[in-house]
Amino acid sequence: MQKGNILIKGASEVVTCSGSHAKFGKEMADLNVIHDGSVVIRDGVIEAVGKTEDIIKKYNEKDFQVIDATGKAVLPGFVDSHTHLVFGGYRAEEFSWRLRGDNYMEIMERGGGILSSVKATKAATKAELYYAAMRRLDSMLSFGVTTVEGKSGYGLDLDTEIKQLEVMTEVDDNHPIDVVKTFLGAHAVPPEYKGKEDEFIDFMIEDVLPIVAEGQLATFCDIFCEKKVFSVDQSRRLLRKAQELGMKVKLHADEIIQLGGAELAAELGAVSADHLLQASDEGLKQMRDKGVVATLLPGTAFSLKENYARARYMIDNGNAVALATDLNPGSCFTESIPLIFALATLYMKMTTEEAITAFTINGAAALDMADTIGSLDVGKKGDVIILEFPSYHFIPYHIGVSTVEKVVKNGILVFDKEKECYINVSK
Ligand SMILES: N=CN[C@@H](CCC(=O)O)C(=O)O
Ligand SMILES: [Zn+2]
Repeated sequence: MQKGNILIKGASEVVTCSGSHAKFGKEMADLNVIHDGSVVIRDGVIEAVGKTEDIIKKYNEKDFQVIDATGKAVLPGFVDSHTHLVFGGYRAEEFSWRLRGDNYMEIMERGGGILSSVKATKAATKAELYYAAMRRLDSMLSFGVTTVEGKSGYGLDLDTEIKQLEVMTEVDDNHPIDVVKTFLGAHAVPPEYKGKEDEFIDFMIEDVLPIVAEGQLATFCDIFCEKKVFSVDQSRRLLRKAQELGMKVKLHADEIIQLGGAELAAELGAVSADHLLQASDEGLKQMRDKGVVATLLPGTAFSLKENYARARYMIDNGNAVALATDLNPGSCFTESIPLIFALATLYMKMTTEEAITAFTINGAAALDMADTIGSLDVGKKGDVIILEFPSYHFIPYHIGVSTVEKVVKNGILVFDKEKECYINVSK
């Protein structure tokens, strides 16, 4: 991607979120804010962060595109570390069934849910998937997202899984947002393998995973470890194989039933375990001790009308918590970062500071990228958002509304709300 030189000057707050690894427990409250601060980005990389009076003495404004951030807060770009952004079709009808009382897992068991998105994704052309994903990325950019994770998992066969991963590569090449790819071939049991889940895992291990790993089509391997989907043993088998092939692993764990997904994540040294609505105290303790990030997805609990994950308990007990949207066509169809901030702060007892950490440095850690993104530290990517308000406290306070005015990616201004335009940059 093109890289730029930008000087963001005179911000009322530069919220650095400083750090190069996940923040655990109490550390999540520390945002390391510089009042009246400036950020210098050269060739797409952060070169200096400090008090405006010091920065302006040292740097010549003529060398930079200057953004006047007087009266505005500046933060690292948000990292949305769990999404299913490439999919065909929609499931609006399913949403109305759920409003009438139908259950998410039962809809899937009768061939709907994820399996209905599988049918639509198989039928979609790459171009259709590409344009729909680009539109979703535009929406995410307007909310201040500069890095997103995207999962396959609406194919469940070799060709369609690869089609989804290739579409993610194409959108990554052509959209300012960086897309980190996850292979989720074991997202549901396809009808032809119903009752033969072990055989399906064998198929994934023997016929699909090696092609994904050798072609470096994805960084992560993920699985839906859940009752009536894939057991802990099946998950262990697939994820161990992925690790042998050089992939990092993460899990959809303990979402509906307490199955031991958190414990498995710790045992495997997964980068993150996600959902965790039902995770046991022991599983969370093991995750903390092994440094596994707990990625919480309150939009999904909200949309499915489930109880929220125990964010306060996790943070009080020293876990590293990340937040993400879980954008997908079924259980949570939203790109909205403001919605997730609202749920995390008002319903999960997270403080504003903790929620910001969860969407920045801990989101980066959930992708094993905390050394390159997620904070405003010298040497990191120049991914910065400028709010239209003077303080980070406005983020959850302006309920459900984006407070992001400008987005800078790799030192290039790629979104400006004032001009109501997206400036897409080919990489
Ligand atoms: N829980 C499993 N997978 C997705 C939902 C996918 C879908 O419903 O299409 C999730 O993370 O919520
Ligand atoms: Zn998911």
